[in-house]
Amino acid sequence: MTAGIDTPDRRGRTGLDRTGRDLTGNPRVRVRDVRLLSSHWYVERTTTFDLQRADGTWSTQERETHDRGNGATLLLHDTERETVLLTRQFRFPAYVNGHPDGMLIETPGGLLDDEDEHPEVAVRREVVEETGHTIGPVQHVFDVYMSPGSVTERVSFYAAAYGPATLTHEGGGLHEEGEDIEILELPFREALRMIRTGAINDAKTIMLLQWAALEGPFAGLSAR
Ligand SMILES: Nc1nc2c(ncn2[C@@H]2O[C@H](COP(=O)(O)OP(=O)(O)O[C@H]3O[C@H](CO)[C@@H](O)[C@H](O)[C@@H]3O)[C@@H](O)[C@H]2O)c(=O)[nH]1
Ligand SMILES: [Mg+2]
Repeated sequence: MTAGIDTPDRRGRTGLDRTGRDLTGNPRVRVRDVRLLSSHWYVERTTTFDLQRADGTWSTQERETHDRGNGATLLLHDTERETVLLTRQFRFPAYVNGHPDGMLIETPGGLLDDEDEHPEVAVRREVVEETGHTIGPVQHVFDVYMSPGSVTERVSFYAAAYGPATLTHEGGGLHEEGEDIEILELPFREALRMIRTGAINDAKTIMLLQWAALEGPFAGLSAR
Protein backbone atom coordinates (compact mmCIF):
# COMPACT_ATOMS: atom_id res chain seq x y z
CA MET A 1 0.00 0.00 0.00
CA THR A 2 1.37 3.42 -0.96
CA ALA A 3 -0.03 6.76 0.18
CA GLY A 4 -1.22 8.78 -2.81
CA ILE A 5 -1.66 5.64 -4.93
CA ASP A 6 -3.99 3.16 -3.20
CA THR A 7 -4.42 4.86 0.18
CA PRO A 8 -5.06 8.59 0.72
CA ASP A 9 -1.96 10.74 1.19
CA ARG A 10 -1.85 13.57 3.79
CA ARG A 11 -4.09 15.67 1.53
CA GLY A 12 -6.55 12.84 0.81
CA ARG A 13 -5.37 12.07 -2.71
CA THR A 14 -5.23 8.62 -4.37
CA GLY A 15 -4.48 7.43 -7.90
CA LEU A 16 -1.68 9.93 -8.34
CA ASP A 17 0.30 7.44 -10.46
CA ARG A 18 -2.40 7.44 -13.17
CA THR A 19 -1.94 11.01 -14.38
CA GLY A 20 -0.78 11.09 -18.01
CA ARG A 21 -1.31 7.39 -18.78
CA ASP A 22 -4.31 8.00 -21.03
CA LEU A 23 -2.97 10.94 -23.09
CA THR A 24 -3.83 10.55 -26.80
CA GLY A 25 -3.47 14.06 -28.25
CA ASN A 26 -0.03 13.53 -29.79
CA PRO A 27 0.45 10.30 -31.85
CA ARG A 28 4.23 10.72 -31.56
CA VAL A 29 4.09 10.25 -27.79
CA ARG A 30 3.40 6.92 -26.01
CA VAL A 31 3.37 7.00 -22.22
CA ARG A 32 4.76 3.75 -20.81
CA ASP A 33 5.03 4.25 -17.08
CA VAL A 34 4.28 6.79 -14.35
CA ARG A 35 6.05 6.56 -11.00
CA LEU A 36 4.99 8.64 -8.00
CA LEU A 37 8.10 10.04 -6.29
CA SER A 38 6.47 12.23 -3.64
CA SER A 39 3.06 13.54 -2.67
CA HIS A 40 3.96 15.49 0.43
CA TRP A 41 2.29 18.83 -0.41
CA TYR A 42 2.65 19.04 -4.17
CA VAL A 43 3.17 15.97 -6.38
CA GLU A 44 6.38 14.79 -8.02
CA ARG A 45 6.27 12.09 -10.67
CA THR A 46 8.66 10.58 -13.13
CA THR A 47 7.14 9.49 -16.42
CA THR A 48 8.69 7.20 -19.00
CA PHE A 49 7.48 7.71 -22.55
CA ASP A 50 8.44 6.96 -26.13
CA LEU A 51 8.85 9.99 -28.36
CA GLN A 52 9.04 9.82 -32.16
CA ARG A 53 11.68 12.15 -33.54
CA ALA A 54 11.19 14.23 -36.69
CA ASP A 55 13.11 11.57 -38.71
CA GLY A 56 10.58 8.90 -37.67
CA THR A 57 12.78 6.99 -35.21
CA TRP A 58 11.63 6.48 -31.60
CA SER A 59 13.50 7.28 -28.40
CA THR A 60 12.60 6.60 -24.78
CA GLN A 61 12.70 9.50 -22.36
CA GLU A 62 12.17 9.86 -18.65
CA ARG A 63 10.99 13.21 -17.31
CA GLU A 64 10.26 14.38 -13.79
CA THR A 65 7.32 16.72 -13.29
CA HIS A 66 6.47 18.97 -10.36
CA ASP A 67 2.67 19.21 -10.15
CA ARG A 68 1.10 21.81 -7.89
CA GLY A 69 -2.03 22.33 -9.93
CA ASN A 70 -2.78 25.49 -11.89
CA GLY A 71 -2.76 29.12 -10.84
CA ALA A 72 -4.25 32.49 -11.63
CA THR A 73 -3.03 36.05 -11.19
CA LEU A 74 -4.41 39.54 -11.83
CA LEU A 75 -3.16 43.08 -12.40
CA LEU A 76 -5.13 45.65 -10.39
CA HIS A 77 -5.00 48.99 -12.20
CA ASP A 78 -6.32 52.50 -11.66
CA THR A 79 -5.98 54.26 -15.00
CA GLU A 80 -7.10 57.63 -13.63
CA ARG A 81 -4.50 57.80 -10.93
CA GLU A 82 -2.02 55.81 -13.09
CA THR A 83 -1.31 53.32 -10.30
CA VAL A 84 -1.20 49.55 -9.79
CA LEU A 85 -1.77 47.55 -6.61
CA LEU A 86 0.81 44.85 -5.91
CA THR A 87 1.64 42.55 -2.98
CA ARG A 88 4.83 41.88 -1.10
CA GLN A 89 5.48 38.62 0.74
CA PHE A 90 8.24 36.25 1.80
CA ARG A 91 9.03 33.55 -0.79
CA PHE A 92 11.36 30.89 0.52
CA PRO A 93 12.21 29.31 -2.89
CA ALA A 94 13.51 32.69 -4.09
CA TYR A 95 15.32 33.37 -0.78
CA VAL A 96 17.16 30.04 -0.91
CA ASN A 97 18.23 30.78 -4.48
CA GLY A 98 19.93 34.14 -4.18
CA HIS A 99 17.19 36.69 -3.53
CA PRO A 100 18.66 38.97 -0.82
CA ASP A 101 15.71 38.86 1.60
CA GLY A 102 13.10 36.73 -0.17
CA MET A 103 10.51 39.55 -0.08
CA LEU A 104 8.97 39.47 -3.56
CA ILE A 105 6.74 42.08 -5.13
CA GLU A 106 4.00 40.32 -7.09
CA THR A 107 0.59 40.67 -8.63
CA PRO A 108 -1.98 38.99 -6.34
CA GLY A 109 -3.03 35.46 -7.18
CA GLY A 110 -2.78 31.85 -6.18
CA LEU A 111 -3.59 28.28 -6.89
CA LEU A 112 -6.95 26.96 -8.10
CA ASP A 113 -8.75 24.96 -5.39
CA ASP A 114 -8.91 21.97 -7.74
CA GLU A 115 -8.81 21.20 -11.45
CA ASP A 116 -12.53 21.99 -11.84
CA GLU A 117 -12.37 25.49 -10.41
CA HIS A 118 -12.51 28.19 -13.10
CA PRO A 119 -9.39 30.38 -12.90
CA GLU A 120 -11.52 33.54 -12.91
CA VAL A 121 -13.35 32.33 -9.80
CA ALA A 122 -10.04 31.52 -8.13
CA VAL A 123 -8.46 34.84 -9.03
CA ARG A 124 -11.38 36.84 -7.58
CA ARG A 125 -11.07 34.92 -4.30
CA GLU A 126 -7.30 35.38 -4.14
CA VAL A 127 -7.51 39.10 -4.92
CA VAL A 128 -9.99 39.69 -2.05
CA GLU A 129 -7.99 37.56 0.38
CA GLU A 130 -4.70 39.22 -0.46
CA THR A 131 -5.64 42.84 -1.21
CA GLY A 132 -9.18 43.33 0.16
CA HIS A 133 -10.57 44.44 -3.22
CA THR A 134 -13.79 42.91 -4.58
CA ILE A 135 -13.38 43.53 -8.29
CA GLY A 136 -15.97 44.00 -11.03
CA PRO A 137 -15.44 42.86 -14.65
CA VAL A 138 -12.14 41.12 -15.28
CA GLN A 139 -10.23 41.00 -18.56
CA HIS A 140 -8.55 37.72 -19.55
CA VAL A 141 -5.02 38.36 -20.82
CA PHE A 142 -3.33 34.99 -21.52
CA ASP A 143 -2.72 31.46 -20.18
CA VAL A 144 0.93 30.62 -19.76
CA TYR A 145 3.16 27.62 -18.94
CA MET A 146 5.69 29.28 -16.67
CA SER A 147 8.37 26.58 -16.64
CA PRO A 148 7.35 23.91 -19.18
CA GLY A 149 10.38 21.63 -18.90
CA SER A 150 9.60 20.61 -15.33
CA VAL A 151 6.59 22.33 -13.79
CA THR A 152 3.11 21.37 -15.03
CA GLU A 153 1.47 24.60 -13.76
CA ARG A 154 -0.45 26.77 -16.22
CA VAL A 155 -1.17 30.26 -14.95
CA SER A 156 -4.17 32.27 -16.18
CA PHE A 157 -3.54 36.01 -16.32
CA TYR A 158 -6.18 38.69 -15.81
CA ALA A 159 -6.55 42.43 -15.28
CA ALA A 160 -9.20 44.51 -13.51
CA ALA A 161 -9.79 48.03 -12.29
CA TYR A 162 -9.56 48.85 -8.58
CA GLY A 163 -10.29 51.96 -6.55
CA PRO A 164 -11.83 53.17 -3.29
CA ALA A 165 -15.18 51.65 -4.32
CA THR A 166 -13.80 48.10 -4.67
CA LEU A 167 -12.12 48.05 -1.24
CA THR A 168 -14.42 45.83 0.84
CA HIS A 169 -12.15 43.76 3.10
CA GLU A 170 -8.89 44.04 4.96
CA GLY A 171 -6.66 41.84 2.76
CA GLY A 172 -3.25 40.59 3.84
CA GLY A 173 -3.81 36.90 3.08
CA LEU A 174 -4.99 33.98 5.21
CA HIS A 175 -3.16 34.05 8.54
CA GLU A 176 -4.17 30.44 9.30
CA GLU A 177 -2.29 29.40 6.13
CA GLY A 178 0.78 31.35 7.20
CA GLU A 179 0.23 34.20 4.75
CA ASP A 180 1.36 37.68 5.73
CA ILE A 181 0.96 39.90 2.71
CA GLU A 182 1.76 43.61 2.42
CA ILE A 183 -0.17 45.71 -0.07
CA LEU A 184 1.84 48.07 -2.20
CA GLU A 185 0.33 50.83 -4.35
CA LEU A 186 2.77 52.12 -6.96
CA PRO A 187 2.62 54.67 -9.76
CA PHE A 188 2.65 52.60 -12.96
CA ARG A 189 5.80 54.33 -14.24
CA GLU A 190 7.57 53.54 -10.97
CA ALA A 191 6.60 49.85 -11.30
CA LEU A 192 8.14 49.78 -14.81
CA ARG A 193 11.33 51.39 -13.48
CA MET A 194 11.48 48.74 -10.75
CA ILE A 195 11.60 46.03 -13.45
CA ARG A 196 14.68 47.74 -14.87
CA THR A 197 16.42 47.98 -11.51
CA GLY A 198 15.52 44.41 -10.51
CA ALA A 199 13.37 45.52 -7.57
CA ILE A 200 10.50 43.69 -9.31
CA ASN A 201 11.75 40.30 -10.50
CA ASP A 202 8.74 37.98 -10.44
CA ALA A 203 7.87 36.64 -13.90
CA LYS A 204 4.08 36.94 -13.76
CA THR A 205 4.31 40.50 -12.44
CA ILE A 206 6.73 41.61 -15.15
CA MET A 207 4.55 40.01 -17.81
CA LEU A 208 1.43 41.81 -16.67
CA LEU A 209 3.14 45.19 -16.27
CA GLN A 210 4.69 44.95 -19.73
CA TRP A 211 1.39 43.81 -21.24
CA ALA A 212 -0.31 46.80 -19.57
CA ALA A 213 2.25 49.15 -21.15
CA LEU A 214 2.14 47.50 -24.58
CA GLU A 215 -1.52 46.85 -25.19
CA GLY A 216 -3.30 46.95 -21.84
CA PRO A 217 -4.73 49.78 -19.71
CA PHE A 218 -1.55 51.91 -19.79
CA ALA A 219 -0.73 51.56 -23.49
CA GLY A 220 0.40 54.93 -24.76
CA LEU A 221 1.55 56.15 -21.35
CA SER A 222 5.25 56.99 -21.51
CA ALA A 223 7.49 54.86 -19.26
CA ARG A 224 9.86 57.71 -18.40
N1 LIG B 1 2.22 23.46 4.49
C1 LIG B 1 2.53 23.92 3.31
N2 LIG B 1 1.82 24.92 2.79
C2 LIG B 1 2.14 25.37 1.58
C3 LIG B 1 3.22 24.83 0.85
N3 LIG B 1 3.29 25.50 -0.31
C4 LIG B 1 2.31 26.41 -0.30
N4 LIG B 1 1.61 26.33 0.84
C5 LIG B 1 0.45 27.14 1.22
O1 LIG B 1 -0.43 27.12 0.13
C6 LIG B 1 -1.00 28.41 -0.07
C7 LIG B 1 -0.69 28.89 -1.47
O2 LIG B 1 -1.16 30.22 -1.60
P1 LIG B 1 -1.80 30.72 -2.95
O3 LIG B 1 -2.05 32.19 -2.78
O4 LIG B 1 -2.90 29.83 -3.39
O5 LIG B 1 -0.62 30.52 -3.99
P2 LIG B 1 0.66 31.38 -4.15
O6 LIG B 1 1.79 30.70 -3.44
O7 LIG B 1 0.40 32.82 -3.85
O8 LIG B 1 0.96 31.43 -5.70
C8 LIG B 1 0.84 30.39 -6.57
O9 LIG B 1 0.20 30.84 -7.74
C9 LIG B 1 0.91 31.81 -8.47
C10 LIG B 1 0.11 32.21 -9.67
O10 LIG B 1 -0.65 33.32 -9.33
C11 LIG B 1 2.28 31.26 -8.86
O11 LIG B 1 3.01 32.23 -9.55
C12 LIG B 1 3.04 30.84 -7.63
O12 LIG B 1 4.27 30.22 -8.01
C13 LIG B 1 2.22 29.86 -6.85
O13 LIG B 1 2.07 28.69 -7.62
C14 LIG B 1 -0.37 29.32 0.95
O14 LIG B 1 -1.29 29.48 2.00
C15 LIG B 1 0.85 28.60 1.42
O15 LIG B 1 1.12 28.89 2.75
C16 LIG B 1 3.97 23.76 1.43
O16 LIG B 1 4.91 23.22 0.86
N5 LIG B 1 3.56 23.35 2.65
MG1 LIG C 1 -1.07 34.02 -3.32
